[in-house]
Amino acid sequence: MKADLHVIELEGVAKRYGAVEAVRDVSFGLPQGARVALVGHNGAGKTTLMKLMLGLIRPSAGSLRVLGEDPAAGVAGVRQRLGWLPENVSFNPALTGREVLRFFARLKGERAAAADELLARVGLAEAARRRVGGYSKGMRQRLGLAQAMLGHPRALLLDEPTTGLDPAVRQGLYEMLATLAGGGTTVLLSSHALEELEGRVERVVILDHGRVVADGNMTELRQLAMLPVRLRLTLAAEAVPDWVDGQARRIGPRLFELSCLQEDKMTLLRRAAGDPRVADLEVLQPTLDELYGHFLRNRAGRGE
Ligand SMILES: Nc1ncnc2c1ncn2[C@@H]1O[C@H](COP(=O)(O)OP(=O)(O)OP(=O)(O)O)[C@@H](O)[C@H]1O
Repeated sequence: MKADLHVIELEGVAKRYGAVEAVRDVSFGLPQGARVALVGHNGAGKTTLMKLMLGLIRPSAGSLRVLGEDPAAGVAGVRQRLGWLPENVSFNPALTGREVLRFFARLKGERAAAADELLARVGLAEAARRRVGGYSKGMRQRLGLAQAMLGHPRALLLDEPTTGLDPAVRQGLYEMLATLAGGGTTVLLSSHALEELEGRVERVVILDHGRVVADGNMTELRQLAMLPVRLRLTLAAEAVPDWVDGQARRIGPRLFELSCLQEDKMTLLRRAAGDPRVADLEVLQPTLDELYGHFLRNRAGRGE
């Protein structure tokens, strides 16, 4: 495969289930080593897109290329180089973690030792000989991730991998994904937990009713949305400067919040920084949740 080709490429992809248009006219490409999040409401089409990429279902229109091939053509080499963590991962509860992973290793033509190495990598070495039925949700999820990582996949598709995980386990998972992406694996994950994605992925694709409504990094999404920036000021004393009074919302005894357009931000910052009555200031950029809300409202406003 040439270096300039995307690992995964979608062109005008649609998927219908009877009257339901699960995916509509979706086009994007995922390069090698990219960390991308697919974000959308329940039923937005995230799982359907992943199943299309895995070749588990065929598109009603458009085309997909995964590692240069049509995923639905069933080319064994392609399937082997993809890792998938389904939304609801479940394993035989009577087997130990080690038995489960060794079983999947055999299916992928991997050595048993590779399964054991992966168990250690996801922090399950000590629990390897315990039955999966006694695993916590976080442990099952980590076992699922180890299963997805078997065979050194070129691309990892993770359907809501962090649902139900505590913050420490979640952080560990994102760190692992960063390492994998650094090694050239393309990582696509779907999520509802928008806030936790900040700083964890370099690109976000927002889906709404099967359609891509925004696609870019956080800076690009912020520029596209043109949402105001908020400036939080702490005053040194009770006296409120004229340029704050009437313009700002009081949120504490000496704490005020001002909103401004992105392009006016620097002027306001200079003014605040140059005024000795301002003891502290903080810039609050629109969060991913606010951006998401904006893009969905925009679509609703256009009557789509
Ligand atoms: N096998 C199927 N038969 C009929 N409709 C389906 C099928 N699979 C998915 N759909 C429909 O397609 C749409 C997209 O579903 P999908 O599971 O891709 O959404 P999702 O974004 O993954 O949602 P969630 O966040 O709830 O997991 C939904 O309206 C769903 O009901």
